[in-house]
Amino acid sequence: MSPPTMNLNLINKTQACIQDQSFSADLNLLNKNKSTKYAYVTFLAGNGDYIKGVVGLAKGLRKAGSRYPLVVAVLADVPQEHRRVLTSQGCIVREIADVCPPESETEYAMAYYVINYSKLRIWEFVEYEKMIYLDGDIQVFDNIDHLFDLPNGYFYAVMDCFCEKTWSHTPQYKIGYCQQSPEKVSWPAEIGPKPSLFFNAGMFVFEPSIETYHDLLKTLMVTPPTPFAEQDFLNMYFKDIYKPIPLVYNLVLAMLWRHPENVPDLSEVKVVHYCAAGSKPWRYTGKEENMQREDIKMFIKKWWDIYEDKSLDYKNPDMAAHVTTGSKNGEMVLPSALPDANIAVCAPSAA
Ligand SMILES: O=c1ccn([C@@H]2O[C@H](COP(=O)(O)OP(=O)(O)O[C@H]3O[C@H](CO)[C@H](O)[C@H](O)[C@H]3O)[C@@H](O)[C@H]2O)c(=O)[nH]1
Ligand SMILES: O[C@H]1[C@H](O)[C@@H](O)[C@H](O)[C@@H](O)[C@H]1O
Ligand SMILES: [Mn+2]
Repeated sequence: MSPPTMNLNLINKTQACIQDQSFSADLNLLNKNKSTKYAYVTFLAGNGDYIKGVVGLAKGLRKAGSRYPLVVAVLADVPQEHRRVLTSQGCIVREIADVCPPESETEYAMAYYVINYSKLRIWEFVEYEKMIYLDGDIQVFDNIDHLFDLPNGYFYAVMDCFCEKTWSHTPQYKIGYCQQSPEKVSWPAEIGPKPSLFFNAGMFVFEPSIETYHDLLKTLMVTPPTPFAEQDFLNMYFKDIYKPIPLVYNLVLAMLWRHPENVPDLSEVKVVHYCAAGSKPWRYTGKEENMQREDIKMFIKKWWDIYEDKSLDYKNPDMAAHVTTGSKNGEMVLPSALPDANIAVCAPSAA
């Protein structure tokens, strides 16, 4: 075959291939593979009520039209029924082992923060190229998939605020300095260099990596635990590649009363972090300080609207049944507690 004929053949073959259905099927597969390299990830420990937060989050991501799955990293103490609820809500449940920090007398800002060191295991999820971590007490009100397109090689998160009582152990709190409004109280040179920017670890964009994972665990073993547990640790570990992103991607609720000057129009807020004392929607009583504010009540209602919306329950045509969540009184209904009649059976798909 002469070279020009060979080229012609090749061109014909390529054209035939483009017209061929199998080629577009291959393209679909390619796109599918592309979309499976990203995922959201959250963390769940124990048999308490944080599962409500995770179910709410799964539904919120669905409402926002997110294209990527939600992986839930669960500790061994998460009961089977809770795992089934998560799977029935379309989550990918992955069990992880505890990570224990070196022994110490550390007083955590909240006693349970020690379990959050286990979050470090998510660096092991290398089947995903990039992930967005979200706490279970976070809700996503708008699509944030575009954050996966941020350049690789950095750690992206929103800057925290140092003004709530949980920070009373820090020099920042003691002198009234906050990185959110550094001009209000300037950092006194005599107490040492100004601290690096500090992010809230309830939401961050990261790249799983086995190398980083091993190094994180190795470094942790020689790092004394501190009050904000893995949040302090991650801040220390990633300080050189940390890039702040706008606070619409993680509105720590205390910002509403601590730094109203930095809070954008609330309709622009994409992600809300219900971390202020008394603000977890599923425990909300309205009694704690600031909990009667109109903006707080609005965000609590928005969370419940998603949680109770049955149309946002996952509908998987491949599953015989899916479990609905939410009920009139707001109690989550667990499968074991459900009479059969309450389990909604999906019609098999036509395909
Ligand atoms: O009983 C629990 C407690 C916590 N969690 C999980 O752990 C996450 C972190 O706990 P909180 O949301 O209650 O913590 P805060 O948001 O108040 O604290 C901040 O500091 C913590 C320090 O450990 C973490 O870094 C956390 O991501 C950061 O936002 C929860 O969202 C949830 O996903 C559970 O599953 N069960
Ligand atoms: O990072 C912390 C944390 O999320 C606390 O729960 C909250 O009370 C603080 O205000 C915040 O800065
Ligand atoms: Mn949180």
